[in-house]
Amino acid sequence: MYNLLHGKYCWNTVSPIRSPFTSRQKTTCPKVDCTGVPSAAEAMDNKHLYLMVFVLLPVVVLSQCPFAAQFKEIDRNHVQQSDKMEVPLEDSVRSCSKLKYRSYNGYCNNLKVPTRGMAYSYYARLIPSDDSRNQSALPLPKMISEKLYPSKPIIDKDYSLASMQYGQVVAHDISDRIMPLLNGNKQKTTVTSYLDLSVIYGNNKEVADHIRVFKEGLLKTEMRNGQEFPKLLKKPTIGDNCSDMREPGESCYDVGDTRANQNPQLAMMHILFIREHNRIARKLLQLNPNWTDEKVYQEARKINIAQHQHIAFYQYLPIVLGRKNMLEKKIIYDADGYIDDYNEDVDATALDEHGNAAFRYYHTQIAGHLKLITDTHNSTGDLRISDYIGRPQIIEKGDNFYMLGRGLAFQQSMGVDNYHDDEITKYMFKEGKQFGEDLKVIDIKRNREHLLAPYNALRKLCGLSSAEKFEDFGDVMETEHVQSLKELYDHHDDVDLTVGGSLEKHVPGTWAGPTFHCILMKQFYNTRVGDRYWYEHSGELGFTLEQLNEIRKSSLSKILCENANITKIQKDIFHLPNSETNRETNCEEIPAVNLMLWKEPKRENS
Ligand code: HEM
Ligand SMILES: [Ca+2]
Repeated sequence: MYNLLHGKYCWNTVSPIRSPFTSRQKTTCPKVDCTGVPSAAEAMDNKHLYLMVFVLLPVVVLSQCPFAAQFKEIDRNHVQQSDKMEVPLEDSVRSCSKLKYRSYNGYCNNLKVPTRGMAYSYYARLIPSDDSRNQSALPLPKMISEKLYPSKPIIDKDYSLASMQYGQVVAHDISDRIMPLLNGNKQKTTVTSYLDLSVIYGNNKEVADHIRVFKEGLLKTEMRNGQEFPKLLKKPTIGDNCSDMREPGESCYDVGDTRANQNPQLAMMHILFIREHNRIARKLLQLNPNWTDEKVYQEARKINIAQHQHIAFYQYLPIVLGRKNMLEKKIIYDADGYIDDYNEDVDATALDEHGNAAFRYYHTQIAGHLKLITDTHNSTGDLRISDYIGRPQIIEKGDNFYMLGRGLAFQQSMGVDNYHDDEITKYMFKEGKQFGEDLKVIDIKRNREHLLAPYNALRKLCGLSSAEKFEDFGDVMETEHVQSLKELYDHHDDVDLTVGGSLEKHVPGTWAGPTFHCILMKQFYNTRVGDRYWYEHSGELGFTLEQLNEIRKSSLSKILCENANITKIQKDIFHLPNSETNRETNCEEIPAVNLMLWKEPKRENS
């Protein structure tokens, strides 16, 4: 039955435009090196847009690429970042095709509609918003949470806490709803939808510049307690995701996305990628002493993003979506060549149904207590997560960074089911009080504020039957869940997407029921195929084949080895080290990306 369902998915009908294994792409425009030229994209990033479009651009004649006809198709509705962006895009866009590196805010990634996937654009939707539902007739979110998401810490036998924590990084890379809410049916997301480590490098030029040293290609860090950490905020606020319950001297991190401060292990992930950037940058400069700061920075950024894309698509997502399904739908390929199926008609913009329903499902994996694990696999204690929401600096204390890193690899995550740890359903954001908020309640509220179409509509879109009564949900749900829904809601069409989707039995070999699976598959297909800078592409924006095949050796385990003082770990950090093929091993045994391949021949260096 599930296979049958798969066949009926709401699949994008646009087929890949290029064979996945073609060699280097031909370029249609004359070769122009735009490094160092202030780009239109950067102009869109900062406050100097007018200056750029009306003064600088006419002066900096970039090329004569014949794009004019396409520019007419630009969807001006996308251009909503601010009133200032209502400018003739045709001029600024002409330079997009010359951008060697991604812009920070995602502008220019798509040449046909350059605002696609850009920070501060509207979420895309699979089904238009639905304001016909009488919200006041819907059951209270707290009632739903108590009935359907009971506190029961069921531990997963196979997956590590890293499989949850890295998921949060991927989630934050793709979307972040804007506050305050706009009118219900049009919601914006503040981050680039592309998987471009915007969490690390920032979502606009102002932030990106703020966190850079502008020397040797480095991100700003300083040594504390003998280790490299990001700078601290001088005056942290709740707006920086920083709790008010700090102790004197305690602060939060001044980094590309302030959500880093939300919980200790998320902050750790950020720091791992920041250290990784600096590690790569130092190596690149050593190999190419003539490279400018900008060149080192952008090349290190490009490699860091490529590693992240590789880990996300080839190591993390196959667990969530099933490797076979991903191969079947061409979300990944079994390839050692280039993958060149970029399609400018595929819109990578975050789907509202993804960000505000389907991908939040993995809140179920959150562990309430973070174990501090020693070399001998003993736990010397743990951190209660609700005590450290918005207080990430605890990771700097003593050996915590190291032991929490071991925790990512060796602590079990919670199961992907409808049970949740009460640390997040009773104590989240408790801020010194006895009780706090319920993340599941927040999730349900967001689903409703964003006027997401009901569960039944998404079921239909995803190839399930459109239910005519509650009992019809029984095709993918346990009877007891159908019964609970019937007791909570007046009508089967009232069931919220975030609720219905979370109760479906998983598609075999995946972490999602058919409806969430379909939404996530769609999102991640768009994320990859709609990204002109995807790391597996050939051509000027990509890597040499040899470099690409080095990138393909990357793993989150190795990133921990390189940047967290870890010396022993399993190869696949998302799985616990309890199988013959994934035993804990010395870091030297884990493949490394050989950066020697980025050494430029002397001739070009001078
Ligand atoms: C310790 C772990 C985590 C905590 C404490 C946490 C907490 C939160 C909070 C407080 C929000 C904002 C709620 C709101 O006001 O709307 C949020 C949003 C979200 N979370 Fe989590 N989360 C965690 C892990 C995860 C994981 C593992 C995933 C997915 C794999 C995830 C996916 C999302 C998504 C997609 C959003 C909404 C993004 C958007 O605004 O578009 N989170 N989370
Ligand atoms: Ca992003």
